Amino acid sequence: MADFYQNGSVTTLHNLGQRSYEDMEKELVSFNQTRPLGLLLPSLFSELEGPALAKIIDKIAQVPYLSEVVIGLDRADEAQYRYALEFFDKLPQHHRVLWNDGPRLKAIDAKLQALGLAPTELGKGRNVWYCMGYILASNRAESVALHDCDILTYEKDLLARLLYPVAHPQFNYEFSKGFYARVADGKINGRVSRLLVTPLIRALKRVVGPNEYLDYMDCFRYPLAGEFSFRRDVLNDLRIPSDWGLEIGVLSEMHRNYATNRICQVDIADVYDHKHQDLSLDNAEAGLSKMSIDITKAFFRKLATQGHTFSTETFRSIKATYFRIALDYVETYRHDALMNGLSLDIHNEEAAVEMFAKNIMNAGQTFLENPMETPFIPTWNRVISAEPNILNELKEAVEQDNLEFIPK
Ligand SMILES: O=C(O)[C@H](O)COP(=O)(O)O
Repeated sequence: MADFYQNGSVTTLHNLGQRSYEDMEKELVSFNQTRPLGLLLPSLFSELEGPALAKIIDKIAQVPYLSEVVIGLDRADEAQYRYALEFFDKLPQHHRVLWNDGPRLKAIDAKLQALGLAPTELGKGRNVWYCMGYILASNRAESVALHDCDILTYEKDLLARLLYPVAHPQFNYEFSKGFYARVADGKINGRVSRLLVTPLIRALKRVVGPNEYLDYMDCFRYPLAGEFSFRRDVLNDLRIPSDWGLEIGVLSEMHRNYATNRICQVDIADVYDHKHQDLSLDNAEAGLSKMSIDITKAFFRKLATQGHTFSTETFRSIKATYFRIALDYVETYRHDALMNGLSLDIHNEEAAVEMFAKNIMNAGQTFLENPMETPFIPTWNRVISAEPNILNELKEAVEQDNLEFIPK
């Protein structure tokens, strides 16, 4: 059972365990009349064959308050796109599958590429960005939730709780971030969030000094959650990073564009489990190692835009401070695990912390070598200003794909 503590400038909406899903669903059905609700699902074709997505879709098919479901499909050939259309056809709600690798969407990408306005890296950021463009184009949903397609513990109330803060007509939140405890199979997971992000934010606070942005980032109970929701107008001005800095980048953008009373976080699940990636201790280009470098760079870049200067010495101080704080947290998490009858492998935890510490220097070095490097995809506002008809073209391409390939 949760407490009702408020930690910092961002409102925390708890689950006080007093309300049935059915009751909340009824309200969401009525909200959908005034603020149409949508769902964005960034998916890899491989996830259609994984253990999570079929169950997720079965649950979403029972949801009566969604006006639109937009699925971004990555890494699919034509046969796989056809299969995906059938797979998602279980959804009774209005839905569209964006075939990102199909000739029509690739032609749009090439056109934007020529103008220097398209995402330069493949991945979730790019997929989400095109889906956001489609949501602007289709104009069917006013408030939208986004979640990953690898959630093994998916229940309908995750979606209901995720959408509620931006769906309620009397709430003024523009953006809501999900949080939960990533505990599964007797273990505490969420390695990057627990062992990199929170200790790094606290180390940065010590090294760079009092900083409103870092306090804001520190409010989030699960800053790397792939689950968030937003009002449609957020999309015009949102710059999405195309690398693993996506979640941190979106939180940073919200801080830049809105007052904190327009932002909240919400408890969306008692338990949460998903597909785990390798730590990749020996390969900085893969798994959680690459993720940790992208995230660390995202923090450095953001602080640089606030006028902070960095040198190799600063990065050394950040690394040393981080290392001490993170090791103290390993001990803290061990106690939490023991008290809850869970296991925590101290060796693995400390090996992760050592790798993250090394990657802080690595990220710092890359930043110093190329301070102007930015993984940000342009805002849709900018793209529309350069190519005023682009949203219509995107919508038309998706409709044509759908018409041509949908099973008759
Ligand atoms: O949120 C995180 O920390 C990363 O996505 C890794 O998560 P995991 O340890 O649960 O796989």
